[in-house]
Amino acid sequence: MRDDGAYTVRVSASVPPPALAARDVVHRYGVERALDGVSLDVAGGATCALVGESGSGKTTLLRCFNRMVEPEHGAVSVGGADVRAASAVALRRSVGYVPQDGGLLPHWRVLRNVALVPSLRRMPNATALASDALALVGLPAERYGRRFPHELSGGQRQRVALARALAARPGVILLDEPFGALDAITRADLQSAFADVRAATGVTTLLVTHDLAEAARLADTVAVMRAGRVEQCAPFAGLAASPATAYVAALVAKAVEATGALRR
Ligand SMILES: Nc1ncnc2c1ncn2[C@@H]1O[C@H](COP(=O)(O)OP(=O)(O)OP(=O)(O)O)[C@@H](O)[C@H]1O
Repeated sequence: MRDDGAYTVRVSASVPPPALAARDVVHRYGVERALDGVSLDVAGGATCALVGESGSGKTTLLRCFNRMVEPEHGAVSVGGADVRAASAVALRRSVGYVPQDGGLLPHWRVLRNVALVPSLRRMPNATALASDALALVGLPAERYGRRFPHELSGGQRQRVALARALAARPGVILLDEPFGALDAITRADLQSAFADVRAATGVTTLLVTHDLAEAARLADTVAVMRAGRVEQCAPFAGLAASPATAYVAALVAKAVEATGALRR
C-alpha cells in the first residue's frame, strides 16, 4: 500500500494476495440456525458472489468476515489470518464494507464520509485517499466532495458508499446488495463502475446479490446459498454445466430465462 496518494495496482508476486475462507461455520440467532455448517473460499483478487433466496444466510455469512457476526462454531479467516487474531475494531478498519443501506453518515459531507476509515486509521493523507477513491467511482471530489448524501441521487450515494469502502485501500471488500433498489440503467452503470474499480485495484470482493445474472456478469465464482449452507460454489459456467443440486439447476434456469427475455 502506498501512502503518497497514487493508487497502486495489485500486490507484488512475492506477497500472497489476501483471501477469504470460512470452514464449517455455524451461527444461530436464538434457536434459528442462520448458518448451518458453511464453508467457502475466495482466492486473492477474485470476486465471489453470494446468491440465494431471502433468509438463506448471505448477509450473516458476509458479516462473519468483519466480525459483525461472531459464529458459535467454525473458523473464518481474512488474508490467511483468523479473524479473531486481532481486535474486531482493527479488522473492520482493514476490511472495506458496504452495508445494504450504504451506511453513509447523513450530516457529514461526501469527502468526510469517504475519508472516515483513513482518518480513524490516522493515515497521513486521508483526504487525498478519499479524493482518489471518489475519482475511482467516477465522482470527482471537486464536484461532489462538499455535498451531503441527501444532495446525491441513489446511484451516486451507492458510489460514495463504494468509495468509502475503498478509501483506505483494503485488500478485501464486503458488499451487501450494493446495487439494490436502483433502476436498471443506474444499476448497469454501477456494475460497470465496480468492474473498473476491480480492474484498477485487484481487490478481493465478496458480494451479496439477489440477482444471479448480475453475479454471472461480475463474479469469478458464484456461491449458491440455501437454508444456511452453500450448495455449490463455482464459476457461473460451471453451475450451468453441472449443477450440484436441483435448486442450483432451477436458479440457473431462471437466470438464463430472464436474460433471454431481456435480450428478446
Ligand atoms: N439480527 C437477527 N436476529 C434474529 N434473526 C436474524 C437476524 N438477522 C438475520 N436473522 C435470520 O437469519 C436468517 C438469515 O438471515 P440473513 O439476513 O443472513 O439472510 P439473507 O440471505 O441475507 O436474506 P436477504 O436476502 O433477505 O437479505 C433469516 O431467517 C433471518 O430472519
